[in-house]
Amino acid sequence: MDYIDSPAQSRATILLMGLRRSGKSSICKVVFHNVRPLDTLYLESTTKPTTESFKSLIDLAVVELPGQLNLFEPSLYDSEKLFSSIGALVYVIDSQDEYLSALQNLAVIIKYAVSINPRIHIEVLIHKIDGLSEDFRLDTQRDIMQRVGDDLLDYGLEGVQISFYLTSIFDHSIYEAFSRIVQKLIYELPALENMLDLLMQYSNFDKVFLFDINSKIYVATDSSPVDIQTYEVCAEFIDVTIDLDGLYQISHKQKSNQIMASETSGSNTNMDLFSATEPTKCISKLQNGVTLYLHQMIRGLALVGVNRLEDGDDATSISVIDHNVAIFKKSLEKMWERSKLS
Ligand SMILES: Nc1nc2c(ncn2[C@@H]2O[C@H](COP(=O)(O)OP(=O)(O)OP(=O)(O)O)[C@@H](O)[C@H]2O)c(=O)[nH]1
Repeated sequence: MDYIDSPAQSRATILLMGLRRSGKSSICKVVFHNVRPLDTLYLESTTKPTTESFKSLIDLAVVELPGQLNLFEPSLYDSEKLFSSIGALVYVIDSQDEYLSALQNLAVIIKYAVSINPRIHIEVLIHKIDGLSEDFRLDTQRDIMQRVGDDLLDYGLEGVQISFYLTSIFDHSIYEAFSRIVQKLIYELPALENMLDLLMQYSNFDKVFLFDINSKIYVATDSSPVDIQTYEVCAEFIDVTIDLDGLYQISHKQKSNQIMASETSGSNTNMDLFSATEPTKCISKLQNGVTLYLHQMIRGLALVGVNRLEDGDDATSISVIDHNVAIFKKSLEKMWERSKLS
């Protein structure tokens, strides 16, 4: 297999912007720090630009600019330098509030951003949709897309690509949105998708995700469409695995003297201790015949697959899957070895 040489693509920055109280800090806390959504209710307003770094498949920096900031406040940060270095601009709009001023602010920012960095990805979160009815969500999205389009036309910026997402911290929509945004910053994504397609084909998976264990963002998946229920089941399976064997401490605090692998079947749970060199693995067969398969990968990632094994054939199928997953992991290691920054 040929691996792609990626030019310094092991690092990317996401800039999070939006008016005051639109939900920027809450999004960061919930997605990247596992804070429960209700615990964000009384967050203090952010007053200074903040930057946080996360290690995943790519090294990610999330910069949050407080909503109260005058956009181009020269004393606080060098906006030209910042905008020229970011991969994606994520703009958060509070859909439960009057949003016309947010849209004006967004148009000004887009105009500036594309003038500095024409390759920037512009991502708009129509946020807090938990407070809107199904119908009203779609009406709001349509209205916002229309208005943003009109504003950009006024600025002579009709060719600018913008992606819109309906999000809430109270369900999986925020993870889905961030997954798609982060994937746009992964240069190797097409190669990864191909590898996952092959894995799926040879292992009879119905769906496979490459998850960032800490955030539950999926950094890649096979090319079949994502259905949110399957995503939810797989993300929850990571939590179950963490509860079962302390995977979290081991992979993120890097105290890995001992790694456990667990296999669950129906209501029976077997836990086996593996040596430190063994990756964590967890298999669970659900009552409805679906098997969930998790295997720890490199860089805080886990491969999670869903499959329907034929009865009586479990042992053979699992060993085939194990074999194919081991090959996938080796390819991933090689790919990332090649794309490391020098
Ligand atoms: N209903 C609902 N409330 C949310 C959601 N996301 C955030 N909030 C609430 O919105 C309020 C403001 O959130 P923050 O995260 O502090 O907003 P911010 O954009 O960081 O605000 P500044 O720091 O002032 O710029 C908090 O009370 C959150 O609990 C959501 O998806 N739905």
